[in-house]
Amino acid sequence: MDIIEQRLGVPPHIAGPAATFAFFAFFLIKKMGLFTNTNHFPVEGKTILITGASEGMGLAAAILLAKKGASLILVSRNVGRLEEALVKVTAAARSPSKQRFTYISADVSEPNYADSVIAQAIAWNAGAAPDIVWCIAGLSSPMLWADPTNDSIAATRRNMDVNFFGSAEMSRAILKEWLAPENKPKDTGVIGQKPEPKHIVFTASMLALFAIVGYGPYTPSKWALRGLADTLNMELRMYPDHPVKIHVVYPGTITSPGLERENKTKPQITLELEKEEPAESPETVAERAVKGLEKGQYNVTVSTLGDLMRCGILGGSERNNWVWDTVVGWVVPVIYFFVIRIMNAQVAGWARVNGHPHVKKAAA
Ligand SMILES: NC(=O)C1=CN([C@@H]2O[C@H](COP(=O)(O)OP(=O)(O)OC[C@H]3O[C@@H](n4cnc5c(N)ncnc54)[C@H](OP(=O)(O)O)[C@@H]3O)[C@@H](O)[C@H]2O)C=CC1
Ligand SMILES: CCCCCCCCCCCCCCCC(=O)[C@@H](N)CO
Repeated sequence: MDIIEQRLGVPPHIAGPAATFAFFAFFLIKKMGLFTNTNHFPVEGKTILITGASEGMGLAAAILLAKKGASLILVSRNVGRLEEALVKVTAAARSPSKQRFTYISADVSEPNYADSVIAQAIAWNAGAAPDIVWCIAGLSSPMLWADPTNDSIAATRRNMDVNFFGSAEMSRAILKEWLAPENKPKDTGVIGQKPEPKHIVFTASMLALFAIVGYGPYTPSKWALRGLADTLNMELRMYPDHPVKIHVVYPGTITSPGLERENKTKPQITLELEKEEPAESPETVAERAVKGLEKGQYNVTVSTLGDLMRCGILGGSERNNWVWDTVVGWVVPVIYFFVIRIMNAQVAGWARVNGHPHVKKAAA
């Protein structure tokens, strides 16, 4: 430190902490990807299977990935809509001669659906499993949990079957393929260089980071995905020769056909609370999600509010960036001190004005 003092006239008690700070600031900026922009999610020449790919965010993601040069397998139930989606996705191809597109009709809520989808995908793909699987199929049935006119338990089971089990079964089916000893990826030929990882992407919701009234049947299915993802993220360390990366995307409100359906039953207070987060188009959400994946993020958010929420719940979950996530994670409780009070007051205020939620008001 003497030399610093001589040259710059800075006393050691300042130079020491300043140097430490400069080191961490550099580390932070470097880790934030300002100096490097390695693409951690290259898709050109890869085969990607997407569930829920016929509408909304799934279709937008499929079109975007086709533009980036991927071959695609679209999965959902309705064949008519899949046909239409296939035309749009095929038209978006970057190099039509090198990319291939198909669809598989399947209901992700059916027990054991995924093994047969993966078998069909492999048969179509000349014996090779898809390189990336992105589970986007989902639904939401907003309602007040305790309103006796709602069957919230039946709705919760349905949401779990589609949103959680639909993704959980798919992840197990593809991992059985990828992790089988005989499917060990070939060496790259470069010493010390690992083969490119496969990717499983789950699609949760900002509600898996911050729950609000009215989404009782839905939110738990998305929290469950987080729990599964964190578990798999640790389990995959047992297969160093079969690299696989797990990711979870947390969209806010998406202006999709699904949103139109769910808004028909959405409690008024829920509509009011969720206005805090502006709705985005499926294309914008898909684009921001892919950007996060390209940066190598584990928990991928698509808005500033979403990212604050992510840093607010990390617990034992993987960090996108230790320095950033930790520092923001210290700040979020201060924001929550106010936000939670305000939101709870808003809900109580709604009831003061509108009366008991189960008592239907007489038409004016
Ligand atoms: N819209 C929103 O505001 C938000 C949505 N999300 C989540 O993002 C994802 C995409 O949402 P969004 O764009 O609104 O989706 P949409 O509801 O607009 O589209 C859903 C897609 O999934 C398919 N799908 C639905 N159920 C099944 C099933 N049982 N088996 C197979 N495929 C199925 C649909 O096709 P088909 O009906 O033919 O099967 C369609 O392709 C979902 O997981 C959703 O929970 C997260 C945050 C906000
Ligand atoms: C720092 C913290 C500030 C907290 C502010 C809270 C605002 C709450 C916004 C909730 C937005 C919910 C979007 C997802 C909706 C969804 O998943 C469904 N539409 C399913 O289809």
